[in-house]
Amino acid sequence: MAANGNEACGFANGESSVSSNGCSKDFAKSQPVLVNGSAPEPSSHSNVLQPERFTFSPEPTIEDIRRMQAEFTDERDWNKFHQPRNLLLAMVGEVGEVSELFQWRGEVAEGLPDWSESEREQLAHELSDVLIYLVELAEKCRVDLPQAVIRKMALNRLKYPASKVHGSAKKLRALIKGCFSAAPITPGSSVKGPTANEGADLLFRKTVVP
Ligand SMILES: Nc1ccn([C@H]2C[C@H](O)[C@@H](COP(=O)(O)OP(=O)(O)OP(=O)(O)O)O2)c(=O)n1
Repeated sequence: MAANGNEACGFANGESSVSSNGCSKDFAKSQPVLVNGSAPEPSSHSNVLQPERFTFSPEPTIEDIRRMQAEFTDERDWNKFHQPRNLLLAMVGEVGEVSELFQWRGEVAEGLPDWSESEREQLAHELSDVLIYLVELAEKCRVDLPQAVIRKMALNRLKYPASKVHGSAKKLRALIKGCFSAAPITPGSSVKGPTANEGADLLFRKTVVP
């Protein structure tokens, strides 16, 4: 694995650039930004309408959330209940509550245009519950979540180079698979090359697994 995020992000060959928060700088720059519901700045570069991009408030940080939840549990003497497995189950339960809000509605458009204010607030509550338990689970498992996210995003960029997968939702294995067949290595030889699955596995291990 690359020693730092820059190497893993492909800085050396200019494949992509990653800002300190793990987001592609070029991508971020090219998007009109909708800051917490405010109107996006009109683009002066083009007449083409770009989709609005929603952004979060900068605070609280993940560390702020960890600290606030730690205070909440300390004040109630609930740490004795908040072992990793219990937190995992609590988080999955909250994911179920998020799912209930989407259940039986069919496909839901980005921005939830058909949802009432109270439904949106309910969703905000349930997503927050998931995040709160996730952050506490990471804390109790000693995973430094913000840094882990940076590392994982760097690996994702390596695994799925934009130039190779642009516009395709296929998994890496499916993309690689087409390159192999168990045909003889030389015509007439009985020695066969890797099958599609073996080839995909070889390349996957070579390129992605540290
Ligand atoms: N033992 C507990 C219980 C609650 N919480 C906190 C974290 C969650 O953000 C929220 C979860 O509260 P509930 O279990 O009451 O779940 P809901 O708020 O979703 O309510 P309900 O399940 O009744 O819809 O409270 C916690 O840290 N530890």
